Formats: sequence, structure tokens, C-alpha cells
Amino acid sequence: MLGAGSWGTTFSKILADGGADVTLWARRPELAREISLAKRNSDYLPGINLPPSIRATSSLEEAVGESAFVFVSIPSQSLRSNLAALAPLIGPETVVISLMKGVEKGTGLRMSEVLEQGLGIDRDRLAVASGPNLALEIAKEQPTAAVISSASLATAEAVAKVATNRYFRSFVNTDVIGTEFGGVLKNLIAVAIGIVDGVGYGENTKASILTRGLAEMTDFAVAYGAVPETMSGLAGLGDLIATSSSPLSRNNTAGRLLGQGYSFTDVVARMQQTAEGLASVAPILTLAAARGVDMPIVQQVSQVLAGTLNPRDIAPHLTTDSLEPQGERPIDGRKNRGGPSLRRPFQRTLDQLRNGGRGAGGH
Ligand SMILES: NC(=O)C1=CN([C@@H]2O[C@H](COP(=O)(O)OP(=O)(O)OC[C@H]3O[C@@H](n4cnc5c(N)ncnc54)[C@H](O)[C@@H]3O)[C@@H](O)[C@H]2O)C=CC1
Ligand SMILES: O=C(CO)COP(=O)(O)O
Repeated sequence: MLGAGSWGTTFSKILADGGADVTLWARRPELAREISLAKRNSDYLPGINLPPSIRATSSLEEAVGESAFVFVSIPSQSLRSNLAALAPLIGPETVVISLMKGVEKGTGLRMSEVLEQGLGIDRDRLAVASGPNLALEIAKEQPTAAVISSASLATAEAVAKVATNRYFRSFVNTDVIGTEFGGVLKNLIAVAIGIVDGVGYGENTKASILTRGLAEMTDFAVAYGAVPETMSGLAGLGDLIATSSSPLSRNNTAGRLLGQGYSFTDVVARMQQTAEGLASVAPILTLAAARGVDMPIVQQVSQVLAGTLNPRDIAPHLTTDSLEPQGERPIDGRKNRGGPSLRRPFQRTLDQLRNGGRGAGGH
């Protein structure tokens, strides 16, 4: 396991509790020592006792060793800089799994794409894990489901087998694009929910944003070739609910601070852990523009981050982008006057069905 933050450490516990032999790579030798000797990671998972079998090291070579599976859980924006050192250590049969939920600034690439480029390995040996997986709840062994996705079903199943134990269950799919984008996009909607929470709006506002946000997520993901159903699964709706409703979420917390009036710089300074959504907003909007996808909610989040929109003004903008009555779904026999953020996902789904289930576009 590469990355000894809250998720890398928790996922190591999941694997060890499922019977796997786990070595965790921590950048800082003192953290590796604490995990190995005290079986604790007090900075990231206070109060959690780790399984006695977990070992940690600050040597990448020692951590990777002869492992059949290498899981990667470091902040998305630092992935690429670690790959030159990692590439020569990966064996010809090794499967590499991304646990990360961001896209790379500058390239807009998903983490599995960055891994594919940087490690030069075949897609069939890559997988991603996603779903409603707030680390601390899982570290406390609360029952949770996740989804493992790979272009190769056999790879997804092999990973799911090791990532399953008495409190954690991994399902599988082969929609890597949808599974990965689900994890990225829900962070952006969770920031929006945090903002309105911080402002003090109530449940109707949040439910409206969640629902319209899911339509936006679906629109975007399908435009990039995802299967629409993935967005109503664990990696889409499931993770959207968990991240948007929990104070444990760093994205939700960052949003709440913005809603309370803190500037972007103040929020970054106050966050002790990675809030991936903050770095993903710009690349996602660039990708959305490239495929003609409207993302009014993400757009508003970006304006709040830039300080050009008062957080109090976010909800009225989010819930209506036109004063014309809009169809929530396309209405039979009538020209659809729904807003683009709702109309396009349904249109794309229809196109996909007509297209024999193939994605609307590749990436
Ligand atoms: N914490 C959670 O509940 C979940 C997090 N994730 C995802 O997992 C990924 C990692 O997040 P967390 O573990 O939560 O973050 P974190 O902030 O708790 O830990 C990040 C870890 O990466 C290390 N790190 C920072 N910069 C690095 C660099 N340049 N090179 C190597 N290591 C570096 C840090 O020292 C730390 O150990 C993110 O993409 C996040 O979205 C996914 C599901 C759940
Ligand atoms: O991905 C997560 C839950 O599934 C964690 O969310 P945060 O990164 O917002 O804490």
C-alpha cells in the first residue's frame, strides 16, 4: 500500500482483516515506525488500533517487494511525481489499484490514466476502488460496501476478493470511467453542499442540489463514455450521499468553511488532510467545456472558490438557471424545455441505448 494517510491506512486495515499480508509505505520514517511498532497512525486515525500483522516502511522498494497487488492512496496531484521511482519496482504480473478520487490538474487525466502512462502497464492490470468510503467509519469497522472496477473483470474480481472482510464488501464492475469520475465529481457536489450548510440553508436546498448535482455528474460522466447506471450505484449516488452528509468529509468541511465566509486561502491553510475537490474543479470544468456539458453547480463552486460569488448567492443560482418552466425530464410530445444540465444526460442515455449500449464518447 502506497500512502499512509487516512485512506491508505484504513484500506491496509481492510486488507489485513481480510487475511492479506500488507506492507504500508509512509513517506515519513517516524510515521512508518509508529505504524510498525505501536500499530497506530495517531495523526490520521486517532484511537484506531491497527491489525498486528500490518508492517510499514519508508522504503518504496521494501513496500512493493514481490507484491501481487499494489494499492495507491496519495493525493492525486502528487501521483505523477512518484511514478518514476515506482515504475521499475512493478513486476510483470503486478496489479495496480488506484484508491484516489481526483483528476490531474493540467492534463485532466483520471488517476488510472496517469498510472497507465507513468507505469507503462496494460489496462487489464489496472483497477480502481470507489464508493461511500469515509475512512474513519470503516476504521471503526462499520459495515460498508465499495466497488472495484477494471477493464478486465478477472482483475476486478481478484482485487475484490482481497478487499473483502467481515465489515467491508467489494462489488465489481468494468466501467472504469464511470467509477473513477463518480469519485471525483461527488467531491465537487459535496463542496457545494458544504457551502450551503455553512451559509445555513436547510434540507430542501441540499436535497435540490444533491439531485441536480447527480444529473450534472451523470451528464459529464456519460459524455466521457461512462455507463449511466454507474452514477446511480455505489461510486455515484452512494458516495454522493456519504460525502455530502458527513462532517467527516474533508470536501464537505472545506465547503462549510467557504460558506461561513473563509477565503480559499484560509480554507487550504485550515485543512489538515486532502480535500481533492478543491483541485479538481478547474480541470473538470475544462473537460466539461470540451464536450459541451453544462455544469452550473460546479461552475458556481468555482466562482465561490475564486471569491467572485458570495456563498449566500449560490443556492438561488443552483436551483434555477432560467425563469422558464423546465421539464424535470423530457416531456412526451412536447419540445423539451428542460435546462441543459438535466436534458443532456437523458438525451445521451437515449443515444447510448440506440447505440447498442456503447458510450457516447471515448476518452
Ligand atoms: N479519507 C477518505 O475517507 C478517503 C479518501 N479517498 C482518496 O484517497 C486519496 C488519499 O486521501 P487520504 O488518505 O484521505 O489523504 P490524507 O491527506 O489523509 O493522506 C495523504 C497521504 O499522502 C501523503 N503524501 C502527501 N503528499 C505526498 C507526495 N507528494 N508523495 C507521496 N505521498 C504524499 C501524506 O503524507 C499522507 O500520508 C485521495 O485521493 C482521496 O480522495 C478515497 C476514499 C476515502
Ligand atoms: O471519498 C470519500 C468518501 O467516500 C472521502 O471524502 P472526503 O475526501 O471528502 O473526506
